[in-house]
Amino acid sequence: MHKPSLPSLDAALFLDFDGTLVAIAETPEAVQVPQGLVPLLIELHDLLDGAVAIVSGRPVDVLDRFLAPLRLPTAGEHGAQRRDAEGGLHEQPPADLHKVLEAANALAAQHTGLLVERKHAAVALHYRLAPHLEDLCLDAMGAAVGPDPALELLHGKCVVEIKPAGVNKGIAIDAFLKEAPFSGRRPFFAGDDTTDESGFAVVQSHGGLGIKVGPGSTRAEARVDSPSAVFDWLQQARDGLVVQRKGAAATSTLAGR
Ligand SMILES: O=P(O)(O)OC[C@H]1O[C@H](O[C@H]2O[C@H](CO)[C@@H](O)[C@H](O)[C@H]2O)[C@H](O)[C@@H](O)[C@@H]1O
Repeated sequence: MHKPSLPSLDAALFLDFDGTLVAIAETPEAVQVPQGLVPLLIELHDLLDGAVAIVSGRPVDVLDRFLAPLRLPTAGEHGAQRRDAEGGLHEQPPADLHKVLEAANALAAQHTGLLVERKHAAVALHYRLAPHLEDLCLDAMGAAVGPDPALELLHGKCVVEIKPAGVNKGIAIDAFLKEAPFSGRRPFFAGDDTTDESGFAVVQSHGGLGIKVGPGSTRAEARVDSPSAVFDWLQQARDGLVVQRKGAAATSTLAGR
């Protein structure tokens, strides 16, 4: 597997959040946004004429809070929410999560170290602080979903999530790629988890590049080691795009003479 190539001025960037832009932390609220990340994303957004989006399992409002004052086009909750480049919000009608929430809360009340994250259209049960409870969490959440066709279980990094069926990161990226300023551009998607695999498939089917962050089997064609390597790659991308912009401006000045 190779290192990722750098994007050209005709690229679109799709970026996962946890484990990609920020390092994994013990709890969802404990993540640290690296210094310099937000200004870097602002520069990339300008250089790519707005074609930079966040694609995450987190709710859109939570991502906005971590990345303030930046408000990028964003797919949240694995695509159940999507804010397009014009600021329009597309939301999946919420499924009935009562049973799932009750089961998650009951388990968290019985076992130290379990944490329930209630999102708008999903529920996540985190066991990072009690990894020995993985099977118990999977079984309990699987039983709470049962045969309900409206819900789907996702097994991420030390987390079992229940989200609406029929949404995933690949579908969200595909929707962005049908709209300005993303359409017609070569898409790159960087992500670290199994939930990012649908995104890798979609960008690669559009002639783009999937970038897996960290170890693990993947269909992505490129890999980097860590969120700090993603940060370095984004900096190199910014530097390369600045040079390309200057070259393009010089060419058009000459052509105008
Ligand atoms: O799609 P992502 O942006 O990668 O979001 C996936 C989930 O990330 C968060 O949980 C994960 O990160 C936490 C902080 O590092 C960590 O404590 C937890 O173990 C991870 O599973 C977030 O809380 C979830 O809502 C996201 O779906």
